[in-house]
Amino acid sequence: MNTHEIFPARGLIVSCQALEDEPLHGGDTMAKMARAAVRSGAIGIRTNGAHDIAAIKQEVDVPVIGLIKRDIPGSDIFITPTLEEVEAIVEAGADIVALDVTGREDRLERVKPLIEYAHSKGRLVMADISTLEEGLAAESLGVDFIGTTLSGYTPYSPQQEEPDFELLRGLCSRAKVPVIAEGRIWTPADAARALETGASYVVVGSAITRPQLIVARYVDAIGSRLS
Ligand SMILES: CC(=O)N[C@H](C=O)[C@@H](O)[C@H](O)[C@H](O)COP(=O)(O)O
Repeated sequence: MNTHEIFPARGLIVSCQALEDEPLHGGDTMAKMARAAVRSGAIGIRTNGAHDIAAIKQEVDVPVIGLIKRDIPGSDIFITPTLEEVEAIVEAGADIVALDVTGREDRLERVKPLIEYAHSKGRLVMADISTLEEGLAAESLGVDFIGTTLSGYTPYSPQQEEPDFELLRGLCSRAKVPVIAEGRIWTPADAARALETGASYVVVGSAITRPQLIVARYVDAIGSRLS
């Protein structure tokens, strides 16, 4: 399976994630979110954890990008840090394995076996990166998709509230593999702009599937008008 076979067309991927400390964590909530997303036209789902990957694979018929977030003391690499998580993601049935391919902690030297393992099991790999250099390094390591996921979440990438359209533009003009716009895409207009900028796919998470963050934005917006 190559990148063009797995997603026959460009479009919207919905990230359905709720960590343990989030209100929607557990049960079949993320599978239901995924069903709602696909019913309305999402062409893929991104999700965290073996439980939700397996549940969503059962629930919907679109490709699933799986990751496992794991907090390792003393490390900032959080998205699919080791081979153990890649094995669990493959075992749970994800079609695409998402992992951190940033330049932190010698990750670029250490991540190749994780990519090779996923490929050996017939899965594609999405590199979550934070800068243009990391994206191009990820491409030379053989990943199948590059996502702007981690821009704003490494100390050396731009810390901003908006999506990183500049990074997206750079990647789209330089990379040969499909680029996925991800991170802080809050409006349909941002999603459309990401595709216009050249992204093959756009991942939207919190703006669709994290109600506690959506509510907080409304409460903030009306706050100054309440007195
Ligand atoms: C930085 C990090 O850990 N991002 C995670 C990656 O999977 C998720 O928590 C995000 O929700 C996802 O990237 C989608 O982004 P947004 O929720 O902003 O649409």
